Amino acid sequence: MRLRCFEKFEIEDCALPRDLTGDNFKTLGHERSGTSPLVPSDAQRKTIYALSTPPGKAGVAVIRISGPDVLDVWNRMVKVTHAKQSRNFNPNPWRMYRCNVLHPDNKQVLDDGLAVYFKAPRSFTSEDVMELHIHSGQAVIAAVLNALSLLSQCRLAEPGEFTRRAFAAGSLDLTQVEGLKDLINSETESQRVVALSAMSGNLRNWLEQLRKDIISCLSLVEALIDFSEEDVEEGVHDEARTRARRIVASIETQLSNFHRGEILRSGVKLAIFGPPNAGKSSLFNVLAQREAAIVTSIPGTTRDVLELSLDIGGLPVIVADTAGLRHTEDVVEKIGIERATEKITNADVALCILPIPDVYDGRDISMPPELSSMISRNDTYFLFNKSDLLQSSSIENLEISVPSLNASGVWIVSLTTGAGISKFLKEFGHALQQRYGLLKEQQGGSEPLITHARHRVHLENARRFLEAFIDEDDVVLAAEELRYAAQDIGKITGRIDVEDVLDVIFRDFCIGK
Ligand SMILES: Nc1nc2c(ncn2[C@@H]2O[C@H](COP(=O)(O)OP(=O)(O)OP(=O)(O)O)[C@@H](O)[C@H]2O)c(=O)[nH]1
Ligand SMILES: [K+]
Ligand SMILES: [Mg+2]
Repeated sequence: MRLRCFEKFEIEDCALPRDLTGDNFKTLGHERSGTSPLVPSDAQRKTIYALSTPPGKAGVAVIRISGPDVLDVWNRMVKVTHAKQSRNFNPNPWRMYRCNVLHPDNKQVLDDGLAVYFKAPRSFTSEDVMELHIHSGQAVIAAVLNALSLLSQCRLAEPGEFTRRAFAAGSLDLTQVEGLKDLINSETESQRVVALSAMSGNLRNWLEQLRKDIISCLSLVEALIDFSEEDVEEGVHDEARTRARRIVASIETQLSNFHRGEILRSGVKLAIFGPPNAGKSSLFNVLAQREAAIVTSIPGTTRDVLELSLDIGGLPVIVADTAGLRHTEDVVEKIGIERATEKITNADVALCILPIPDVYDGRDISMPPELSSMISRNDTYFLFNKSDLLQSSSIENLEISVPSLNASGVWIVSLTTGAGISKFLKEFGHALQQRYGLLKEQQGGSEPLITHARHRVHLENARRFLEAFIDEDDVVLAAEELRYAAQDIGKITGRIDVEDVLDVIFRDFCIGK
């Protein structure tokens, strides 16, 4: 099992605007296309530019420019090497040119680089796009960005504005935008697979098919409303109900995968807990592969929650070291214990560390009473630590007593001598993989997988409306339920167009005789 510890980093320039991130997505459930708050007015549709690579010393930096005036920018700032000098050079799209990047006014050479032109609509934003590949040095980047700022038709892009334009043009839906954001933020292999799957449109395709199915159901019911009963074949309402049940089943399968998808995206939350001096911080340091937490022989050393991100065989795991649980009058320690309790309660997985000399008398295991409420969770793993302080015959006895704990997993180790540690790391990593890793069918990245809370919320709403539809005998009210269901699906992708209901009416059945 590969175990890697990494520090978090962020590329600022790739961050999406606030209203396109996380929970704020909820507010984007606009009802109709065309009224989207994300579609900028013509006045805003300026040509935008930004540095698309992280600022810093490197071989290459990429400056991306998008909008109606891209060719203009090209002609003022790009001088293709070996091309005949002409007033207006028309670059072949999707071809790299070696060039000098020029100051637009005084034509001073700013850098020797490459330029490529992507012709609308076959570009990331669906607009005309060009990229300048220049040397990644502070002064070079500053000079080129400054030159661009001198062009009246250009302005610096807002964070995420290129993606926003791609969304507005319909080339990405919201699930793909989220996928792209998650891909940029992904730190482990499984995060990459899940994000790439969303970005490629797997979820979008599944949702669009789901919406089509609901609408075809609706078209059956609309026929019952629009035409008198004699004109419509018998059993149409039942047929619509049967279809609705199939759709509900499909939604349910996805919902049952939500927890896994969510965790794969955001990381398994693992809390290390136990009595004071159990060796919690010692274990934390073993996982971090550095002295991340203070370890002393004084019980109550750790107060604040410490966290670190781990990569366990591709699975992102966020490990928390917590204060030892015990009764105390110390004000600071009390706060630490409150924080610890909250962390443990909200964790996906709890790992309880027990110091063998304190909890095992050679015959029986006795749990400290402060731990009992935490241990009652069914996803607690146990690590008996300090095996070096026991005689080997007692360890054998302990091994025999351990199954009575009825835990998800139990290991006996010594963090001081290292005995049992590699076995523990291997088996514990494996257990987490089994529980939270990508399922076999998801490993290829072609399965749709819902990964954000807002996906779940709208799918649950849609399921509720579909169930109400199945139970409703009044066709007019029943049709309403289907419309609401379709709308909730549309809110996930960010594309809603209720009008397309009309087009499919009658397509699936014959009317009258
Ligand atoms: N003999 C022995 N001592 C250990 C072992 N693991 C940790 N210790 C010692 O136990 C003491 C407490 O270790 P910590 O890692 O600080 O324990 P903790 O659970 O984080 O303690 P608090 O933060 O105070 O709750 C230290 O002196 C460690 O060196 C072990 O396997 N064997
Ligand atoms: K300690
Ligand atoms: Mg500690």
